[in-house]
Amino acid sequence: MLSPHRRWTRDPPLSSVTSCVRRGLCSKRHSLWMLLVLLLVCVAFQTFVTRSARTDKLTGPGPGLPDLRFTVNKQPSPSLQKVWEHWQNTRPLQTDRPDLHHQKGGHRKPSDHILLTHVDKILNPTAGSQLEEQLDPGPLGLRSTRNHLTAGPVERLVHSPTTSGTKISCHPKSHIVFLKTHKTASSTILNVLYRYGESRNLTFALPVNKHSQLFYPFFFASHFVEGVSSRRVTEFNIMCNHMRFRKSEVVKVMPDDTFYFSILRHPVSMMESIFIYYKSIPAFHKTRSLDDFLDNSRRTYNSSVTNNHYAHNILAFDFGFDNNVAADADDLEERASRAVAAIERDFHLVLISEYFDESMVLLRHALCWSLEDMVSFKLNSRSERTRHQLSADTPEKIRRWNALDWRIYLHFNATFWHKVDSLVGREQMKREVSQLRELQLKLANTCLKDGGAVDPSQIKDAGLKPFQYGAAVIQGYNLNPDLDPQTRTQCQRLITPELQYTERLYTQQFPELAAKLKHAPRKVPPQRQRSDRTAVMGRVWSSGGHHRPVIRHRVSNLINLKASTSGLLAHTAAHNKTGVP
Ligand SMILES: Nc1ncnc2c1ncn2[C@@H]1O[C@H](COP(=O)(O)OS(=O)(=O)O)[C@@H](OP(=O)(O)O)[C@H]1O
Repeated sequence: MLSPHRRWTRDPPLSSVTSCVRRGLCSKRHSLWMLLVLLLVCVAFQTFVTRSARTDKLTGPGPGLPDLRFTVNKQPSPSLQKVWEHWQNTRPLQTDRPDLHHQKGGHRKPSDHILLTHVDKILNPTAGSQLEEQLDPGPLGLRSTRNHLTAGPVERLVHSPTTSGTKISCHPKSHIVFLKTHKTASSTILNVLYRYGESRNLTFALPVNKHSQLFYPFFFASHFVEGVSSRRVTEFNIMCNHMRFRKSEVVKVMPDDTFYFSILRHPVSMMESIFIYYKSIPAFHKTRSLDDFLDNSRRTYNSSVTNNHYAHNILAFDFGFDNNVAADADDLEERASRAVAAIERDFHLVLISEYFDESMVLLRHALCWSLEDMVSFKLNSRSERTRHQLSADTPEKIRRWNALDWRIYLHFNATFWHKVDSLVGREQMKREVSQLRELQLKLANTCLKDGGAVDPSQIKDAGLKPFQYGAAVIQGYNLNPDLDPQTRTQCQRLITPELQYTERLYTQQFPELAAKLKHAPRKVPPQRQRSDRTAVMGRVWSSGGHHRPVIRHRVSNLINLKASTSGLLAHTAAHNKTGVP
C-alpha cells in the first residue's frame, strides 16, 4: 500500500494544491522567495534573447519575401574538432618526407599533427604555445576545441612582435575589403581570405546570383552584393571579389571600421601575363606578339571597345581611375599624383606581388592575424610553356604604354618598404618570411601529391581544375591520396580555385537562393548575349586551344562564372549609370 505522501505525489488532490498555494501566498517569506525566482527567470530569459540577437547577423525576411536565412553552421564542425583532437595526440614527431606518404604500416605518413607541432615550434620556441593563447584555427584553418571557441567573428587577443622586439596585443580584424586586381597574385590572397573567413563563419560580400565577380568591369554598386537589396544580411565581414573600385558604394555595404587593402604587380611582368591570358580581347587578338601590340598601340588601340581596358593601365582601371592616358600627356604627372593620393586615402595597405611573402607578413601585422593564417599555395600560375621571354627593349615599351600604372607602382613599391620598417622591422620580416616558407613547405609535403603545381591535364579531380582562359595554361594541384578525410578537406581548401570556392561559399551563405539558381533558366534575350562582353568571352572560350579538352567538364558553368555573364550585364546595365568608360 502507498503511503499518504506518495499517493499525494502521484495524484495531488486539487484542494491540497490550492491550500498549499494559499499557504505560500499568505506567508511573507514564501512570497519573497517566489518573487526572487520570478526575477531570476526574467533575467535568464532576457540574457538569452539579447545573446541570440547579437549573434544573429541576419534580419528576418522582408514582408512578402521567402525566408532565405543564412544557414551556415555556427558551431565548429565535429569533424574539425576531431582533427584538432587528432593533432593533440602525442604521437612521436616523424619525418615529413613526401616519399613516406605512401608507406603502409611501418612509418606512419606525416600527418597534420606534425604540422601543428612544427608550427608551435617555429612560432613559439618557448614553453606554453602562443598559439593556444591566440585561439587560432591552425595552419589548415582548423578551430581549436581546447579553447571552446564560439563561432562567428573571433574576438581574440594576438600577441604580435613589434619592430622593437617587444610584443603588443591586438584584436584581429574581421572587417576587410580586398580590391582584387588582375594578374597580381590576387587569387592566392582571395584563398587566404576565404579560408580565414570560412573557418570562422564570417560573412562574405559575395556577388549576387552566384556570379564570381562584382560585376567587373562596371563600377561597383552596393546592390551587386547578395543580401544587400533584400536586406537579409545586415553585417558583412569580407569583400574580396573582382570589382572596379568605387569607395562611395563600398562604404554602403561594409562597416565603418573596415580595413582596405589591395595588391600591385610590376607593370612589365603583369603586362606579359595579361597579354597571354587575355590574348583574345580585341586589342590583342590580331597581334602577333606583345611587341607587335606595343609598337602599334598608339595607332591601333581603341579604348572604347569592350574588354580593351585589360590592355592599358589595368591597375588604374581597377582602382576606379580613367586608364586612358598617354606617356607624353601633359597631365600625366598630375593624374598619377591624384591617383596615388586617392589610393593612399582609401586604402590602409597596398601590397606588392613581387614581395609576396613579405606582403603576407606585413598584412598579418596589419590585420593582427597569425602567421598560420597567411599560408597559401600559389594559385592561378601559368605553365612555363605559356610564358614568354621579353626582348631587351620590351620592358621600357611597357612602362611607357602603362605610364600611369608605372607611376602608381613606383610609389607603392617605396611605401611598402616604409610600412615594413614601421610595422615589422627588417630583421623580424626576414624571420617571419622564412617561418612562413617553412610552414608552406611542410604543408606542400603533407597536402600535395606532386609537391607542387601541375598542368591542368594532370589534375585528377575535375572539381579542382582552375579556369582556363586565352592562351594561358593555368596550373593547379593534386592532393596526396593518403590523407585522412579531415586533413583532406583542409588541404583541399588551400588548392580550391577561385570560381569553385566562391560558388561553395555562396551556397553555404545562401542555400535556398543557390538551389533556386541551380534550376532557374537564364533570363537574358539571345540577341543581347551576342552583343555583350559575355558573348565575347564565351566565344573566346569556345574557339578552341590546345588545353581546351582539359576543362570541358564545366565549360558552361565557368563561362557564366568567370567571364562576366549575360545576366551580369543585363543586371548591371539597368543599375549602373557609370558603365564602361
Ligand atoms: N604567391 C604568389 N607569388 C607570386 N606570384 C603569384 C603568387 N600566386 C599567384 N601568383 C601569380 O599571379 C598571377 C595570377 O594573378 P591573379 O590570381 O591575380 O589573376 S586573376 O586576375 O585572378 O586571373 C599569375 O602570374 P602569371 O603566372 O605570370 O600569369 C601567378 O603566377
